[in-house]
Amino acid sequence: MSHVYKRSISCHWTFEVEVEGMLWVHRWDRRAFGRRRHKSVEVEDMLWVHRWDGRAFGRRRHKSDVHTAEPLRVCVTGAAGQIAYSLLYQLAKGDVFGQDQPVILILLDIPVMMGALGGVAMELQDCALPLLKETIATDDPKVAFKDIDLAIMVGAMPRREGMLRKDLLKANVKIFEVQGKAIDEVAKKDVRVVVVGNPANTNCLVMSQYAKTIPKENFSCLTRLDQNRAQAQIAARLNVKNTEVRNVIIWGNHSSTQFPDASHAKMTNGDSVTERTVQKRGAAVIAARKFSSAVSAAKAICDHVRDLWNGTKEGEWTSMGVISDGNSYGVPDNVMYSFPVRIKNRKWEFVNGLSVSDFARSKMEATANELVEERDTAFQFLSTE
Ligand SMILES: NC(=O)c1ccc[n+]([C@@H]2O[C@H](COP(=O)([O-])OP(=O)(O)OC[C@H]3O[C@@H](n4cnc5c(N)ncnc54)[C@H](O)[C@@H]3O)[C@@H](O)[C@H]2O)c1
Ligand SMILES: O=C(O)C[C@H](O)C(=O)O
Repeated sequence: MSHVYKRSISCHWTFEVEVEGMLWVHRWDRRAFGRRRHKSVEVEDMLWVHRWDGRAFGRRRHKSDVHTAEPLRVCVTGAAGQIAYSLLYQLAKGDVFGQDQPVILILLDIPVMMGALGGVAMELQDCALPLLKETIATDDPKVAFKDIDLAIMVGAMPRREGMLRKDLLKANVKIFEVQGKAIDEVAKKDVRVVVVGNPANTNCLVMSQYAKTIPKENFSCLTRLDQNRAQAQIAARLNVKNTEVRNVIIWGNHSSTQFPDASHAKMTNGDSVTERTVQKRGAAVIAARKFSSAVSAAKAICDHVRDLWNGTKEGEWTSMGVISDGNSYGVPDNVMYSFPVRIKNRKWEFVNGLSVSDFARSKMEATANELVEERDTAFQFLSTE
């Protein structure tokens, strides 16, 4: 049992007593009749808060409505766009960081989109989500990245029908130079950055290069959509549940040179997936919808960030684009290449020692060569400081 005497506001004295995990607060107020007592006690999943103040007042709150963790500050760029429209709700309702983790969402887009972005912010508010503590909409990267824990970089021009990812290079890498510098200036130094905007791998490299004081390992880019596509296609072919297929690998670039590798996947039989179906899936969705993938991209971002935050499961790995320095598969340094990684405490490590056939090796080299070429082209478009 512990007693704490406190002098509180003007003429109020409080007296706190802790008894077997319960906190009793007595208050004496010269101007009031009687005293007040509060006690909170957790029973199963309910938090009971009793208060007595002479008028028999009491209430009960569900534990899921009582969040004590500091809110995570999460910035989503391109927040008025179509991927963000599916993504923001999932982030705000606890699908990614868990039901005990409040979030502050910071939405960044360009000035002409501020009207539409205001509408997105209104809709988020209208969802009345218990975990969403605040929504901030801005067109200023320095406001958006201030003290953030996580940035999800969606904001970029999408590919249209007939365009290659390379066509996006010139338009998009500049964005990631500017935003890399801004995040370096104002974000927390242990911020995690997930790049989605295409060409995702090269944008991610550019951003990490310009955010000089943030470790390169804190940057990753999305190839989870390709992994999910491969996993779903294998499952359909084998007529098993999606969850029964694990450890499919995406090597290299998030482009048609990527190498989806099912040779280490755990499946009920040894069938492999036709790579071209995965490699060309983005283009197939664009041809059918006239817009690039959005719901599946948002879902893949959630999967990527959830693994980054909570770690990969025992015996499993996931694929993401990460800095290639120090890898054991012969991929050249200084490209953001998709590898199989294990994650713990928000840090990833390469899955080493997987066998690589001659066929796989040639595919892995081809996609590495494309990334080297993209990198060299990208830096020609950027400032040299
Ligand atoms: N890596 C992947 O798996 C994957 C999957 C799907 C789409 N993508 C890419 O994601 C990007 C976004 O796709 P979308 O469908 O949401 O596009 P969209 O056009 O619907 O939305 C993009 C948003 O980004 C905004 N934007 C542009 N420049 C910006 C800047 N400098 N700062 C902040 N915001 C900016 C635009 O105003 C727009 O609101 C595209 O580049 C697309 O190719 C990647
Ligand atoms: O392919 C695209 O341009 C969009 C996206 O990257 C996708 O894979 O669906």
